[in-house]
Amino acid sequence: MALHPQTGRPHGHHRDESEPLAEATAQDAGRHPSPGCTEAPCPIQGLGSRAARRPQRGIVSTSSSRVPRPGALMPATRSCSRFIHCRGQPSRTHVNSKRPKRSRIQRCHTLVPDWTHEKRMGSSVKEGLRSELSHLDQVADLLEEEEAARPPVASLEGLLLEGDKQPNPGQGPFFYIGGTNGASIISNYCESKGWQRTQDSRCEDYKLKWCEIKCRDNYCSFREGQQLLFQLPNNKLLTTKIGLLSALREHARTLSKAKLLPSTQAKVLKMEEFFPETYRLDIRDERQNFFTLFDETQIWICKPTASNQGKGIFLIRTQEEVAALQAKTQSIEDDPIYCKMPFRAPQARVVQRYVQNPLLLDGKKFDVRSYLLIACAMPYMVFFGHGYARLTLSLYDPNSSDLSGHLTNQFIQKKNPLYMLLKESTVWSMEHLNRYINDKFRKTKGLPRDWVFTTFTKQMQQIMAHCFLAVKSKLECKLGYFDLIGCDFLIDENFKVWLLEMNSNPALHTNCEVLKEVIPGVVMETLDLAIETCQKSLYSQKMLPLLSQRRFVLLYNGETTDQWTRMGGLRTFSRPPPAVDQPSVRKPAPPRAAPGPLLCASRRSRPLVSGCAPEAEPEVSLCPGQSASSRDPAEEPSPGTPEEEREEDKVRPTGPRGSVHGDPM
Ligand SMILES: Nc1ncnc2c1ncn2[C@@H]1O[C@H](COP(=O)(O)OP(=O)(O)OP(=O)(O)O)[C@@H](O)[C@H]1O
Ligand SMILES: [Mg+2]
Ligand SMILES: [Mg+2]
Repeated sequence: MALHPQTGRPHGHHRDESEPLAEATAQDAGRHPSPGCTEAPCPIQGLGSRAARRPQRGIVSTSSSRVPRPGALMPATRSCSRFIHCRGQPSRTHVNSKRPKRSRIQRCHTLVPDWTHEKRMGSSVKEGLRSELSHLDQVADLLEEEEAARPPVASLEGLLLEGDKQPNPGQGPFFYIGGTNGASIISNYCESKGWQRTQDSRCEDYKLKWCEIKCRDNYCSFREGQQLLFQLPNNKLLTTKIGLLSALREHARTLSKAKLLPSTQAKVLKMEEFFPETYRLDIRDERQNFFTLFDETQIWICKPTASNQGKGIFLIRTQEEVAALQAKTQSIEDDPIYCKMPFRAPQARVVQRYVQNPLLLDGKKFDVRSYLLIACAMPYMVFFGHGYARLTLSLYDPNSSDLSGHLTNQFIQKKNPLYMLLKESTVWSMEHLNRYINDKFRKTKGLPRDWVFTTFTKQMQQIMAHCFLAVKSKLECKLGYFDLIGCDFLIDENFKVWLLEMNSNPALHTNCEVLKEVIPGVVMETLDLAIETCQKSLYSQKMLPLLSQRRFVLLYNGETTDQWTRMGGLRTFSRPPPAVDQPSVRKPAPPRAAPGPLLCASRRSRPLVSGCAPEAEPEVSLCPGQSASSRDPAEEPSPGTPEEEREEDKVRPTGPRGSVHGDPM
């Protein structure tokens, strides 16, 4: 729907337009205080104190007894082959059969791959690290016992151990990076572990694949339990505008039907409290509702469902603009070409109530980029991470028709001739934002001290957890999938927090000083956590403590919350009905028949869907042979699938110069 006069056909995909990546400084951005992250009811794991994150030796020793039997993993060459995890208690002899001990320090280095990145920290921090080191030392000791009982390296366990090896040219382990977003950081990380980069996008013998664009082949050839693959195949449930809207609506419906305890009810977020009122324009009744309710006292913002960087966005303020939008939408719907070839139709759009009174920083509009990390999908281990604030260059004027004062995206700001001169002022660290709000608003607005790291952080975490729970039962999961999702929040002048959207493939550029501080730490901890959680899942080790957890805060621990069942030697991951924030509605998962030998891994990994949004985008069947008829009967087809999402279904090359599907700011 090329609705905007200047934009023409909206972009389905876009190339990574940013300047070449600055050399990544392999420096952890440090540990940000998040005092507000601590108190949240299960399953939102408030992990405020380090003590809470790092259980004592006794607790860890429990996990040390949960190691797999030798030969437990039967590797599959294709995900559609039968893949068996045999898990069970080890025999005593396994636990006791110690191998000669390696250096404790070396072990710590192995478990915390970017330990050396912290060497530039101040001495007080070093003190803290020293005591943490000694704790890690104890943990490492216990883990060594586990290690002694493990089978030879044949899977993800090797991801950690192989970090110690000297590179063996041409023999791997290999990693593949598709695209340029964050490439040098990811590459440095992997090379520091002794892995070798392959440029062969079809290489199946990789340990890690990090692609900007999702490609069906990647998911079909994925070897569960042996590889790490960036992006959940159907993350569009969160990361397209229509996907997120549909998921939140469906979740709201489910919650409204659930019999919740009054105390639980009070804690459950309501969509309208954090998500600006939004309408889909690709559904006739819905857009009609919008056209009817529109009046000129309010501004609306119209966005394509799956574009980023502010592309194709425009504001709607007048009846004339609404009439033009109405006519354009109708003409697309009536166009015989699009009727015959709906895949040619422009991307579907939403209109969203424009937050007209944003909080301003020195007169400029801003939004906050934070991260939702799904480090492990089997079980879910989901984290929150701080990012940074993005400011416009020009002063905010709600009546201005210049979009650069309304859209805070870096991509839009880069178009300003003064950008190169003033770019450092367009990205603030969260500490800077916190100081500013303390200084300017704490007294006048009666805010608690460090509002950014207390109230605001907690609200972002609650909203993210709510969104995750909304799609949890529908995400396609396998052990080894992981995802980093960029979440954009707007604060209004009343300090109300709004979620604007979530993004796949978030921008990982480091073209500003603040980004150099923040981004490498985010990427490296993402990889550390993905490796550690996958390894622990594979070997039935307790997830906590997470030795590589630094800046990220655990939001959801599926190990303790979700239900695991083992059937016929096959570990399945069954999920209770949606909202785990309402214990009263949780039901045991229905019994499942033992899988037959032809069971497709992706089918096994398919969630047990208890009900699906009528508006939900149809899920992409990623496994050959899985016909549309095998879809859950509760799922209804979407009235329209946006262009970019259909693009995802195509088999596309993921060469190093692949275009960016996600959001490079
Ligand atoms: N409802 C809203 N009210 C006020 N401002 C908004 C609203 N929605 C979006 N914006 C502004 O427009 C910008 C772009 O919107 P949005 O992030 O939804 O689009 P995008 O094209 O996906 O951008 P991104 O590059 O962040 O992925 C936001 O960063 C924000 O500054
Ligand atoms: Mg976006
Ligand atoms: Mg955005």
